[in-house]
Amino acid sequence: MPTFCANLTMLFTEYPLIERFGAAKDAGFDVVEILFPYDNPAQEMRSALIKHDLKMALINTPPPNWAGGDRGYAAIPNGEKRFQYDFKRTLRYAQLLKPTHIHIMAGRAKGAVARATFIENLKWAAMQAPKQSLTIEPINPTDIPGYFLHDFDQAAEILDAVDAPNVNLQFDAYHAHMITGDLPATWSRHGHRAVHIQIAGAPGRHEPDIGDIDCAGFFKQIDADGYKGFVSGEYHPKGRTVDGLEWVKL
Ligand SMILES: O=C(O)[C@@H](O)C(=O)CO
Ligand SMILES: [Mg+2]
Repeated sequence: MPTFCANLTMLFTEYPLIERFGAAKDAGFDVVEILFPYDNPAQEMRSALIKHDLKMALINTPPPNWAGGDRGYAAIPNGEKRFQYDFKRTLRYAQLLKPTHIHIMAGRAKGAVARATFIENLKWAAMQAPKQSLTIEPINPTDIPGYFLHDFDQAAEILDAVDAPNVNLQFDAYHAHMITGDLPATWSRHGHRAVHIQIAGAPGRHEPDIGDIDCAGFFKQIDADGYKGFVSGEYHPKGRTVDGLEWVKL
């Protein structure tokens, strides 16, 4: 059975962010992740992790404001300075929160120059933080139209070009289903690159066991393939978060 993680950006939103740590622990999670922690002081979240004996699986590079605006800068031509500034800020948060992974968001862009920019920024980040696991995540075009990294084969090609041991794939099963319509086959093709998994039901992005994804089958598949990382619930609960946690028992 995988080690499950609660995404505190989407789960337990019944509570202010800082109270979600305790709510996740009470619901049985030992691991949490936060997409964009930058609205809260890092020290406050570190204290919450310690208080509730929780581990941080992942944080993202900015955008700092998830409510709107940019979706990252790593693939934005001429955005290198902004990317580097934000990445250093992420590393300052990481010093306190000690996330297993940092997800580097590409942003909205397309074309050869964006690809080259993304690769160069990823190489730079890999050298800045050689001991930190960094991830990239293909995101489906319905959720983020125009997002540069929108396909798993594209991600594989970019990871090969970056060729850094600490830059790997964040495999979001929800995006995989939305992009390819065939989660098991996408895992078979790309799962060996995955260091972190996220999951939601599709369509709808609600609980993983609501919709077309066979999450019990997926958990069996990743277990059989020897996946040892976390599986994070990253979805919009239909009702109260605690009422929709059957999927962690599958
Ligand atoms: O899947 C997602 O949406 C997230 O993992 C993310 O990092 C930003 O959108
Ligand atoms: Mg995701």
